[in-house]
Amino acid sequence: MKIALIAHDKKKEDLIRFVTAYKDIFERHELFATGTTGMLISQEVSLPVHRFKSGPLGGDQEIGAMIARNEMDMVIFFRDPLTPQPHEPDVTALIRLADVYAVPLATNMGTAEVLILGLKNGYMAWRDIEHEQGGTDGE
Ligand SMILES: O=C(CO)COP(=O)(O)O
Repeated sequence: MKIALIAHDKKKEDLIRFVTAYKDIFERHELFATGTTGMLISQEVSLPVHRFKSGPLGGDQEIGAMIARNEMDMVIFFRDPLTPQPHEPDVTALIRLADVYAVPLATNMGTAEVLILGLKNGYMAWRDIEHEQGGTDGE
């Protein structure tokens, strides 16, 4: 599965701890991330990550484009709900696209935990079936 990992600055430490705790699961999947988040994951958790631009420079939109092409299976996005972001419209757009294409997206650690354990226990198999069938292209 292709998994996007994103964290706003005040949530980056939480995401690193989360990815470290579930490294055995994450290492079996293909990881993508916004720029700084991806750099930290590769440095601190030693997992390979495809890095996009930093969020404020378009990284959320790059991940959104993958969702629109049915190329992203899950998004874990530790948002900071207490700090205004200059690229708030991009954040909203990413979450919207996940809803358009029914891609599982967690915006906090509690939900992320459920998603990642669901992934481990095979509850994401429907994504494989969808890929085999050519996916939903939203038309
Ligand atoms: O701002 C972000 C998501 O909206 C995250 O970007 P960085 O991972 O580059 O800090």
